[in-house]
Formats: sequence, structure tokens, C-alpha cells
Amino acid sequence: MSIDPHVFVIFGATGDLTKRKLIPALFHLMQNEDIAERCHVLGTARSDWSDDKFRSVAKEALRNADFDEADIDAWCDQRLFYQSLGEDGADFEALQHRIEDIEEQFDLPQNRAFYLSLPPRTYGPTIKQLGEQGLSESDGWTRVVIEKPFGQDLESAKELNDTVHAAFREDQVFRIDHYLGKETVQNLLVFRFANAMFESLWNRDRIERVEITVSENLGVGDRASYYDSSGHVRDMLQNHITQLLSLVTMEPPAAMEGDEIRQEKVKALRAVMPPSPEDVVFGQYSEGEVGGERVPAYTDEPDVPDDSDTETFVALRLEIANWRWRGVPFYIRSGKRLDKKRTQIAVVFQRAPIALFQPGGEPCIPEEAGCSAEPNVLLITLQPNEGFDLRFEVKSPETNSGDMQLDTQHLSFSYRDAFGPIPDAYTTLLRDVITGDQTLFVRSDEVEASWRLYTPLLDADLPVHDYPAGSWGPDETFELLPSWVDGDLRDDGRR
Ligand SMILES: NC(=O)C1=CN([C@@H]2O[C@H](COP(=O)(O)OP(=O)(O)OC[C@H]3O[C@@H](n4cnc5c(N)ncnc54)[C@H](OP(=O)(O)O)[C@@H]3O)[C@@H](O)[C@H]2O)C=CC1
Ligand SMILES: O=C1O[C@H](COP(=O)(O)O)[C@@H](O)[C@H](O)[C@H]1O
Repeated sequence: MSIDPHVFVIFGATGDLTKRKLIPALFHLMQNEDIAERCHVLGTARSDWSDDKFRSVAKEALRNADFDEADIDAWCDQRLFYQSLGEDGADFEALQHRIEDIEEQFDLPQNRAFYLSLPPRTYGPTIKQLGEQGLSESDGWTRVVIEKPFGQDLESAKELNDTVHAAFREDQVFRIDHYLGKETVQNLLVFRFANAMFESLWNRDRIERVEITVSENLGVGDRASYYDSSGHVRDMLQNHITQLLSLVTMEPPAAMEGDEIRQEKVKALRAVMPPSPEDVVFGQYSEGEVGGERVPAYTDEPDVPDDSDTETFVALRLEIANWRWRGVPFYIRSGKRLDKKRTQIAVVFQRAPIALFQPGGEPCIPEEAGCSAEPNVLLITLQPNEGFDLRFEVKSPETNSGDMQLDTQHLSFSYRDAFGPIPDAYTTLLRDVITGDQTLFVRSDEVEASWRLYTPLLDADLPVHDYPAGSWGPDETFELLPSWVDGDLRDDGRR
């Protein structure tokens, strides 16, 4: 798809996301797709920065991200601009003039992307101002990109959708979820719908349970002012993890097109039953050890109140009331300061009806105590070693009938071994914004379907259990499911 000349306006251009992700992604696109002539970036924020200041921060960010030195200075000096922006109409009028000046100077058509990399409470007012100033329409295309979190609960998400729709048509709106830009997340669709072998097993007749683990070993870092008022349900579960859930559970779309895919994702989400409180575990990390280092408790992190009861961990069990999934439990666990950084989906298949290979030789029924029978497991690893791993049983050499022993082996595929390094999610997603492809962005009804599931939990005042940093969460997680699939087997990328 071709890239039209345009102005890419970043609201929140002095912030962390702009520096760490947006500027590197735009630069990467410029280098790989040679879009320099076609993409002019106008940064805005309240800070009284100049073009030069914005450029020097961008240059430093690109050098820190290890980009090839050659093009950095020229790109930043020729293509980056900055305009400070307050909150009233006059400021937005000045912004409009600045955009028009750039378009005139470089002879650009009126194609504009507005990226809201702002504190979430300012999304609504900023969108209103764009609408009121007539910046939501132009002679070319106009698109608005909205960062997560989209709302704080169902009601606020609906209000924000109303505000957005008062200014923009849905086909102009790109609600970003960076997990959807990850290569392996997209590959879930290919894996499911290009490999008929797995798709025919992908249902309640063959699958015993599905586990989704999204763990981080890092703590809250310097983001407490945002995170403490959000918590893990809003930060990870409502968006990234729910996207994974819908990609695993959706029906095949009629075509691989944006709205067809999003339609199926919404249908899948609508069939998920809101979890009951007894199927949910909230946790918060206490002091512990991660990667051999002592780390503080959440409440001792900078800017976290001593008495904070914000959840930094959530585990839950979900059921899906549809023909494909009825009766198959979906277990999710995710948190900060866990043992390892890992994003994995484990599909646990039903075991053989009778376990024939037992010590002593007597067959038994897998569900009965004392009977040992391993299920086949398909492990889809999204981070850190992207790939697939199918576990199956083989005969241990030199053990014989009567005392035959089994061993679990693996069929593995590693993305990196096959294709080398994979692009950053933001590069993929910014390219889609510029080319107008909404497939990997979240639709308004999708956001609301997701909030419908979790808003009752946020209102329920659930107990928050302690877990030591470096563990796998509170003990109650193992009451929910005693035998979570051990993902360590993929840590070397191949076993
Ligand atoms: N950082 C990350 O890794 C990720 C961030 N996000 C999302 O991206 C967005 C930005 O995050 P991040 O860059 O980390 O946040 P920062 O706090 O680092 O930056 C916020 C930016 O918004 C501007 N800003 C702050 N307050 C206002 C205001 N009242 N009106 C207008 N502008 C304001 C700030 O500049 P100034 O003070 O000069 O106005 C700054 O440029 C958030 O929605 C966050 O949830 C999503 C995923 C990951
Ligand atoms: O959006 C967010 O995601 C990151 C985790 O992203 P990943 O790509 O590193 O898995 C998380 O740390 C952060 O709290 C959250 O806001």
C-alpha cells in the first residue's frame, strides 16, 4: 500500500512514549520505506519547547535506540517541528496555522494524522477541540490515533466513544493496542486459519483448557502516578490480554479484512461470561528477589502511597458461552514483578481416554488419582522467544512393555531462527495508520465489550493478596488452577 504525503501530529511530544516508541518507529519507517519526503512530524505539548529542542531530544532517542547514525541529523532537522499548545481554542487555531504552514512549505496535500500520546484524562477535551476547530476534516484524509487506556470503565469508555464520534467518523479512528502490532500476535491468525490441522482441533471436543500468561519481571518503575490509579486490570487485562483472548477464540472471518476480523473478535468477546468474584485473584507484590536482586515492595516504589491497595497482579477463570467453547475454562494470569518476562498461550488438549502406559503396566483413567497421563500442549510464545512448541509423549529408550516409561518431547518453531529479528509493534501500527488500514486497531464496540467483562470486578472491592516479588503470584492463583503449564521449557527458544 502506498504512503501518501502527510503531516503526523503528535500530542504529548515531550513524553516518554514519543521518545521511546513513536520517534524510533517513524524513523524506522523513513529508513526502510524511504518516506522522508512524505512524512513531516509536528510535535505538540504544553512545554515551551522549540523546534531545535524537540529535534535534539529526538536525536538522542534515536542514538539510544541504536539506529544507524547516518540519517539521524538530516531527518530530525528537516522533518521534525514543534509547537507548544495550551488547552483553549486559540491554541488549537495556532496549531491549525502551523500545520497549514508546513503543508504549504513542503507542498503537501491536507493529509493529517493526530496521535494522542497524552494522559488519558485529556483525550476527550483534545478530541473536542479538534472537532470544534474543524481539524477533524480536511481536503485529504484525517485520522486520529488514541492510546490506551480507552476509558476507565464501561461508562467512561462509552462517553469517550460518544465524544470521539461527535468529531470523527469511526473509519477515521485508530484505537491503538500495541499487542496487536506484535508479529507473533498477528501470526495467531495465520496459525489458526492457514493450518487446517490445528483448526479442526480448536474446540470443546478436543481442548481441555487454555491458559494465557502475561508476566513481567519489572516493577512499576517511574510510572506510579499513572499505574497506581489504574491497576493491572485496566493496564493489561482489559486491553492487551483481552485482545489475545479474542484472537484465540474468534471464528474464522469471511475475509482477512479489517472489519470482517473485528466483527468476529467482537462476537467472541460478547460470548465471554463476566467472571464471578470467586474466579478472580488480585495480588500486589511485596519485597522479594528478581533475577538475583532484592527489589522493594510495590508500596515502597517511588510515588506509590504507603497504603495503596492497587492490584499489580490478576488471575482469573473465564467461560465462553458459545458452540465452540462452552465448558472449556480459560485461565489468565498476569502481573508485575513476577519470576520472568513471558507472554504465552498454552492450549492444553484433552488426554487419551485411557492411560495405557503406567508403571506396573495396569491401565487407568486419567482423571483418577494416581493415574499419570500427560496431555499434549501447544505452547504459543509471544515473548521473549517467539514461536510455537508442541509437547508430545515418546517412549523412553530401553524401557519395555510392562514397565515402559514415557518422556515429554517437543516439536518447536522459533520465529527468530527462521526469520531473524522482528519489527517493533509501533512500526507496524504507525505504518497502518499512515496507510489507513484499521485491521490491527480496536473498534468502539470491541472496547465496550471488553469493559463490560471487567467493570463489575473493579466495582467489587476484591481482596488484594500479597505475593513476593520474583514469585508466580499469590498462593490463591494455584487454588484457581493447581497445575499451570510450566513455560520454562521454551526459555532457550527450542526445547
Ligand atoms: N510510555 C509507555 O510505555 C506507554 C504509554 N502508553 C500511553 O501513552 C500515553 C502517553 O504516555 P507517556 O508518554 O508515558 O506519558 P508521559 O507522562 O511521559 O507524557 C505525557 C505527555 O502529555 C503531555 N501532557 C501532560 N499533561 C497534559 C495536559 N493536561 N494537556 C496536554 N498535554 C499534556 C506532556 O507534556 P507537557 O507536560 O509538556 O504538556 C507529555 O508530553 C498514555 O495514554 C499512556 O497510557 C501506552 C503504552 C505504553
Ligand atoms: O501497555 C503496557 O504494556 C507494557 C508491557 O508491554 P510489552 O510489550 O513489554 O509486553 C506494560 O509494562 C505497561 O505497564 C503497560 O502500560
